[in-house]
Amino acid sequence: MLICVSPLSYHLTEFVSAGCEVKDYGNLTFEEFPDDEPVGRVKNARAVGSANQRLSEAVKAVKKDGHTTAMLGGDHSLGIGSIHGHSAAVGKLSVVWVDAHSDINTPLTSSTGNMHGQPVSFLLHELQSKLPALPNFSWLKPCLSAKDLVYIGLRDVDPGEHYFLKFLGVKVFSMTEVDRLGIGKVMEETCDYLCTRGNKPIHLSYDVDAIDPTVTPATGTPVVGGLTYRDGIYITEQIRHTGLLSAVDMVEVNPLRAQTEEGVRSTVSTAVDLLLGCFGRLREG
Ligand SMILES: N[C@](CCCC[B-](O)(O)O)(CCN1CCC(O)CC1)C(=O)O
Ligand SMILES: [Mn+2]
Ligand SMILES: [Mn+2]
Ligand SMILES: [Mn+2]
Repeated sequence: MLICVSPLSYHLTEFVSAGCEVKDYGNLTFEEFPDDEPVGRVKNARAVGSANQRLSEAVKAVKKDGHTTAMLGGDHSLGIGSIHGHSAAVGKLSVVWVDAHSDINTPLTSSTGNMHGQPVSFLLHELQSKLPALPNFSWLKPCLSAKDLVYIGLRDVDPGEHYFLKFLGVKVFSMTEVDRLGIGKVMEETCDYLCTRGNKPIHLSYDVDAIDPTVTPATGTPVVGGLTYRDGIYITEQIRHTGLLSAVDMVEVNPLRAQTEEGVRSTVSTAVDLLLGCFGRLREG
């Protein structure tokens, strides 16, 4: 298990008592860039590029040790380094991105310049020509094909992102599909789709804002109409059941964004329960 700076790392004992063999690789420290001026509209590019290079090296090392990595964020821009490092260790992989947002803006389509809304574009082979050069990103090479990406939980997609998703034919189960099909059918179709794509190692990148903000309010970009707690857990149980789970990110837990202590508690305990589902805890006992 690999820990970034996260309030979740204080719950490692729950994984041990759930029967997991846990190796804590500790918190990663990242270089500070006090004068990280925007590059175009992109904010904190130097810090994000440097941190993700460090994270990629760390995830690759943990994978080479033979572990399933759990990267505890931090914001979703960390998906860049986590997925890049995972791919450096295992080669081709599939990504299941559970999120209210598709995080596939490029620096040119992003309206906020926030890099947590852009990680997927930096990873996709098909969008490389759309990316400007950024400082501290020269190490990054694309490692994901659009057809090996599945989204679950989308409900706040920007126009540029929607264009990319349609143009690239990315598999999307938005909240509309979750409502229409039910989470059981969504996961059946997700797993069938991944099976037709050759059963590659799965990288599950889980943004806690995929879950409804009444359950996980301690996050930076909450969006109403999210997954129930039960839906969220069911997703992890079914991905675990494939036997292909090779790395998981649990990101966007931010205690500073909750209005109450109960909001922090609910968010952190939900994130811990989601991770326990990834590592084999079953609600049946
Ligand atoms: N797509 C957003 C949100 C990204 C969320 C990242 B996360 O990791 O949490 O999934 C939002 C852009 N949106 C544009 C319209 C505005 O009215 C509100 C913000 C962006 O900033 O790019
Ligand atoms: Mn996200
Ligand atoms: Mn999100
Ligand atoms: Mn967010």
